[in-house]
Amino acid sequence: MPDLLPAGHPPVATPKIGVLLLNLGTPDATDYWSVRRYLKEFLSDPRVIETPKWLWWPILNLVILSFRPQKSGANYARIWDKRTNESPLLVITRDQATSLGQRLAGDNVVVDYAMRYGNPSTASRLEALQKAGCQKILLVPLYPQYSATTTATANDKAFDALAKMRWQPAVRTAPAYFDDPFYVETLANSIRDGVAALDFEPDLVITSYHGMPQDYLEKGDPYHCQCLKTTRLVREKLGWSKDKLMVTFQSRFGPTKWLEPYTDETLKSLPGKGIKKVAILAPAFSADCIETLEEIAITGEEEFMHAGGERYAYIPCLNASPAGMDMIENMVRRELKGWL
Ligand SMILES: C=CC1=C(C)c2cc3[nH]c(cc4nc(cc5[nH]c(cc1n2)c(C)c5CCC(=O)O)C(CCC(=O)O)=C4C)c(C)c3C=C
Ligand SMILES: [Fe+2]
Ligand SMILES: [Fe+2]
Repeated sequence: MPDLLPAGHPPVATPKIGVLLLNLGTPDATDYWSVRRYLKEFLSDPRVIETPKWLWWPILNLVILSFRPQKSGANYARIWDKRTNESPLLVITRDQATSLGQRLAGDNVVVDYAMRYGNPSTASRLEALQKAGCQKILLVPLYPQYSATTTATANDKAFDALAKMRWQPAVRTAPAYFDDPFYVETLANSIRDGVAALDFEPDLVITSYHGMPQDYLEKGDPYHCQCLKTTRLVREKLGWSKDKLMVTFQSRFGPTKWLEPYTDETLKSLPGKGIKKVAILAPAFSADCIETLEEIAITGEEEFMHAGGERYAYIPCLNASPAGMDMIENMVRRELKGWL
């Protein structure tokens, strides 16, 4: 074919299908400036912070970005992947893309990954897929529960990049998978196996979801309901009673009211109610990251034990585990129907 192209004709790649895994993003390093750059991009997103720009700009630039990068950088340093000198979120998302790529290699599918904030940027990976000949691309925001603050802004960023392309690929977006039976079963199995592997019987298992300002729920963001539904479906799958599996919300940011009950306050209050052995997991995260490894696995344990708790265990995210990848592959193959 290439020798039939007239002089000056741009090269034409064999048509392929692209799958782009999208996650939130993470700093390139733990130093003040790397974390500041990441936080500035993240917290300047109007999908994440809805405070009017004239009010938010001085708060962000003069207050938050003066102090938070140092504090967050120290927290990132506690969980940094020493093997690759990268953030766990980046390492795990890349592993997921590699594994999915191997699983779909025979189907003329190219798999890549990109971040909403920081690197690798969504625009750069979409361009790479297009250059590789992907005329059809499936965007897969790796958030089981939809939120405008995560899923929608990931897709927005991709569509911003597509808006600049002359030859735009056909694009699909994968929906949130909070009630996908395969996801529910995989999560239930991870809890059952995670608990069975402990050397204690937890009084309670906590599903701790990333929080969100309460007024986003009131304005119509379905995230809260989808979190509750995931836990209900998992509880039904496990055949557990209501008092064995609880929902909390973590990672509160700023002075406004966020979704309740708060994970940290719950952990501090449980020992006083006689619940002294807990296991905890974070189903809103497809990959372990600062919010799970530092906030829940490390600080959560410190808070619980300090309040009189006796045993505490963190059950990891599905990550790039064989079961987690079976679930992602199942979802991606379903969303590629008609293209494969
Ligand atoms: C400020 C408001 C925030 C909203 C709303 C929010 C929603 C939200 N976030 C995730 C997933 C992740 N968040 C992560 C980090 C993180 N989140 C916020 C703030 C909001 N998140 C901040 C300021 C940070 C940075 C960390 C810090 O400085 O403490 C991450 C981890 C990134 C990493 O590098 O490891 C993820 C993943 C969801 C699912 C969600 C839904 C409502
Ligand atoms: Fe967050
Ligand atoms: Fe709700």
